[in-house]
Amino acid sequence: MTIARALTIAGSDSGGGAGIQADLKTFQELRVFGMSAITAITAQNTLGVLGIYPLPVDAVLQQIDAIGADLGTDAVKTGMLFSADIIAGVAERLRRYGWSRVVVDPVMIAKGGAKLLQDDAVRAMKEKLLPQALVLTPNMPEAEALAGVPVRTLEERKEAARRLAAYGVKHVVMKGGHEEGSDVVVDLLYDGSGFTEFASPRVYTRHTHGTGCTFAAAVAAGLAKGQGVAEAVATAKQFIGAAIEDSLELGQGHGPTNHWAYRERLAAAAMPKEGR
Ligand SMILES: Nc1ncnc2c1ncn2[C@@H]1O[C@H](COP(=O)(O)OP(=O)(O)O)[C@@H](O)[C@H]1O
Ligand SMILES: Cc1ncc(COP(=O)(O)OP(=O)(O)O)c(N)n1
Repeated sequence: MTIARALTIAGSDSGGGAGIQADLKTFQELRVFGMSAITAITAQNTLGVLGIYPLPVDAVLQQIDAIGADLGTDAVKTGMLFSADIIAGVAERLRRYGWSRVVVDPVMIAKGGAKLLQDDAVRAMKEKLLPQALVLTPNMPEAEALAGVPVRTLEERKEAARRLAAYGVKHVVMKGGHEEGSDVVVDLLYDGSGFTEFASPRVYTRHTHGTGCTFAAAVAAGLAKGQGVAEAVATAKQFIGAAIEDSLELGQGHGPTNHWAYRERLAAAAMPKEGR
């Protein structure tokens, strides 16, 4: 039996909704063997980020080398990378191991406003990491910061996607969670020549902590299983939609999403009607 494997290179969220924890839960739910290289420890809950403790670059790279030298991986997802030095090291390791199914979630700022990427690291991300991304998954503020243009209207989102592709990114998913005034959330996939829209009803909830991490991890899981990018994005959109809709209502602030909701829905749909 072939076992699909995925590696997440990201920060730890003690609250379990975002970061490494969200990624590993998502991999597991999608039947992908998950591995991790932790870049930073955050003390975090649904109310915000209380502390950030980056790991030394050598510690990050040694975790990656441990996997590269033994288990190998079918896909990589990057999340909170925190510094220019960590980005440079990660980019070098992606090249060294020839890992090409790479999803870059350009994590910059947590919902509560905490900076998860240092200001001087944005340039390193653009110049060193983006050229190696098979899929880049910016939210609207991240797309603005990376592309250097306003990203509000549909046409602005398309223009930003074209600019990001110019850095060497093969596919850009412009996520639409931050769009205001619409009952539909549209994620736009750009493949270097055209756009595909993935739309779903907007869920009106405050429990959206970790949506970006979970979505990108689900894309990486699909790629690890050999899916094409469009198929992996379509499944990821279903996965995050279920996770937001079937909310767990945990914590006093922005609660985590429900990582088992997608699997439970599939199981319910497969069950004979009288058994439900
Ligand atoms: N309120 C919502 N209802 C339904 N889907 C959402 C909602 N908010 C975000 N999503 C989905 O979750 C994913 C993450 O979106 P977004 O909020 O833009 O990114 P981030 O979490 O990185 O800020 C996307 O696939 C988006 O379509
Ligand atoms: C450790 C860590 N990594 C990433 C994030 C950001 O997660 P995201 O999915 O963008 O969700 P919000 O933080 O915006 O709710 C994080 N908070 N912590």
